[in-house]
Amino acid sequence: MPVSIPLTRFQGLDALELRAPDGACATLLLHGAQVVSWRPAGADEQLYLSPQSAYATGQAVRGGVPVCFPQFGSRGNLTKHGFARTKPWQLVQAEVGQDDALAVLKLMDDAATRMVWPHTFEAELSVRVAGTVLELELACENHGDAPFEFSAALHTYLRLTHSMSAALQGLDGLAYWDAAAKRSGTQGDEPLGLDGELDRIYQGVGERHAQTEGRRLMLSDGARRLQISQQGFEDAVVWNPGETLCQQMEDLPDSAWREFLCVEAAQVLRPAQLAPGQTWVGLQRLELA
Ligand SMILES: O=P(O)(O)OC[C@H]1O[C@@H](O)[C@H](O)[C@@H](O)[C@@H]1O
Repeated sequence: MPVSIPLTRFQGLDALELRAPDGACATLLLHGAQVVSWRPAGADEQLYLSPQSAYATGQAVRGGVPVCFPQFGSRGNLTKHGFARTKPWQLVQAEVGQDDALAVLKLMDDAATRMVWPHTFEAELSVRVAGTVLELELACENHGDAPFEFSAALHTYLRLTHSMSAALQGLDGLAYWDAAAKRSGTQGDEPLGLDGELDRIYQGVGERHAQTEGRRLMLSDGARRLQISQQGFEDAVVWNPGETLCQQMEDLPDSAWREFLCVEAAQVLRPAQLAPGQTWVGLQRLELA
């Protein structure tokens, strides 16, 4: 019989502590449905969370896994990355099963969202933790009687301990849009390292991962290997502010850019289209090798 998980508090906000029977653990805020910590069974923290983050209604938490929805970045008229990350989500389910811990949160349209985005929707984030795996699934259903489109991302901040030698593999051959350099390009065979500001949207990652023999993304950081895969989301965004931008960001310490790399499962270049009654689903899976 699954055992229900009670609400707890994290930095003054409602939170869920998901602890699987094998010790794997994740902390999830109801604010923004934001995962702020993930510790696989027998391993250290895998996510970066800024010690200078705000924790307040209407503000974004810096780190963990922000949910960007229904807009990515500033590609539209909404507030940057959409409103989902600064709103309270509702608890649907949170329980410890035989070999995992699972929580489901939902966000529905309300008067405030309809003012800026006139659509009737239900978004759900499911978080599952077990062993060395963290799975995040974002779903969105159109509850209205007209079609709408949206973009979305799971904006995962991966903690780095050896940033100067850290490398992300598995993007080779993919076309990207470099939002920092404002140009397009194609990734060569070399792994992607951290060398100043990085802000790229890679195309075709979801399709590559959908193939049976598909190559996953692999983050190497010291001896640590983290495998990253996605379904439903077509793009992957790789972001790091670099030194200059980082120093301008109030909610990050000046040197924090050396401590994380964001690898985001995203639906950006081709926004998702939803007819009335239709549901879109996207998943990001992280596994410590
Ligand atoms: O500071 P924010 O709103 O959390 O956004 C952080 C970054 O998020 C990334 O996903 C974007 O590609 C960047 O352009 C952006 O700067």
